Amino acid sequence: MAMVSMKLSVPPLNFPNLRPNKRYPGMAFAATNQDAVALGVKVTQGEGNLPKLVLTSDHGSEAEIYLFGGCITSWKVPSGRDLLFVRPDAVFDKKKPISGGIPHCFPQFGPGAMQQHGFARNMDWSLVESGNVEGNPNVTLELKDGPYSRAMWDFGFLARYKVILNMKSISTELTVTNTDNKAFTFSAALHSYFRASITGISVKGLKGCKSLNKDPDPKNPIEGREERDSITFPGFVDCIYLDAPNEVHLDNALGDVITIKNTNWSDAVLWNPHLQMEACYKDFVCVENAKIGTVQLEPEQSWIAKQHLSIV
Ligand SMILES: O=P(O)(O)OC[C@H]1O[C@@H](O)[C@H](O)[C@@H](O)[C@@H]1O
Repeated sequence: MAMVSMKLSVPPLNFPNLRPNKRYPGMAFAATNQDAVALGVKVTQGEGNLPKLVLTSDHGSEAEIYLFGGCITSWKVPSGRDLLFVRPDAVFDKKKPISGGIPHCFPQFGPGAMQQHGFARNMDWSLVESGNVEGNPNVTLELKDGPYSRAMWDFGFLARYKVILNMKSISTELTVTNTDNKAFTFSAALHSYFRASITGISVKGLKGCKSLNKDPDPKNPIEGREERDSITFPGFVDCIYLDAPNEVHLDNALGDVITIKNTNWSDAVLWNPHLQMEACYKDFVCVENAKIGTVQLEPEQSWIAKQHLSIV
C-alpha cells in the first residue's frame, strides 16, 4: 500500500512541455490548478531557468532531473552525498547538452553519422506521469521525434523514461518504440558521470569481456580482452566492453560502492578524460550502460532497457 505523506508538492510554474499526469491507484497526487504531480515531486526552475524536477523520498534520498535532455543531474543518498557529478564547464542554455549527471546517448552512441551521442540529450523531454509508492517518488518523461530530430534521423519514435527513486537506489527504465511505418536501427547509452576520487577508483566485474579501446583513435578502436579484476584510472581511459555482465561495482573512493545493475543494456563504457579536462578529471568517472551493437525495431516494436544504481 502507498503511504501518503502530508507534504504537498505544488508546481509553481507552468512549463509548456509539462503535461497533466494520469491518476492511478496507489499513487498520491497533489492536484493544483496547474499540472498535477505526485507527492515527492516538485517542478522547479533550475540553472538557466530550465525546468527541473526535484524528487524527494520520505526515506532521505533526493534526485534532480532536467527536462532538457531528460538528464538526471543529482542523486543524493541519505548520507547527503551526491553520487553523480556535473562538470564545472556544464552549461544550462540549451546550446549544448548538460555535461554531467546521466545524459542520454540516442539514437547513436558515436562516433557516427550524426553529432556525437545523438540528439536526445539536446531536446526537451516532457513530464507525462508521476507517482509515489510508499514515500518513494517516480516520474516518467517522454521524447518524440520533431523537426530537430528528423533533420538528423528521419524516423518517428517515442522514448519513455521512467525514473524511480528509493532510499538507497535510483532506477530507470527506457522504452524506445518505433512509431514510424518503416524499420530503424539505433545505438544508445546512459552516459553516467559519477563523482569519484580518481586515484582511488576501481571498477569490478568486467574481467573477461571483449574490449574496444577507443584510445588513441575512437574511429578505429583496438580489440582486446579485459584481464583485470579491478580496473583503475591512472591515465586517459576510453573503452567499450561488449557483452558486459548485468552487474558491475564502482568504488568511488569517497566512501560509497555503487552497484550498477542492468537489464538489456548489453555493453558498458568506461571513460575518464585525464588531462584533456585538467580542471575536473580527478573528480569523476563515467561508467556507462550502453547498447553499442545496433538495435533494429520494426514499426510498432519497442526495446526496453533498465538500469539500477544502488548502495548498500
Ligand atoms: O559528450 P561528453 O559528455 O563530453 O562525453 C564525451 C565522451 O563520452 C564517452 O562516452 C565516449 O566514450 C568518449 O569517447 C567521449 O569523449
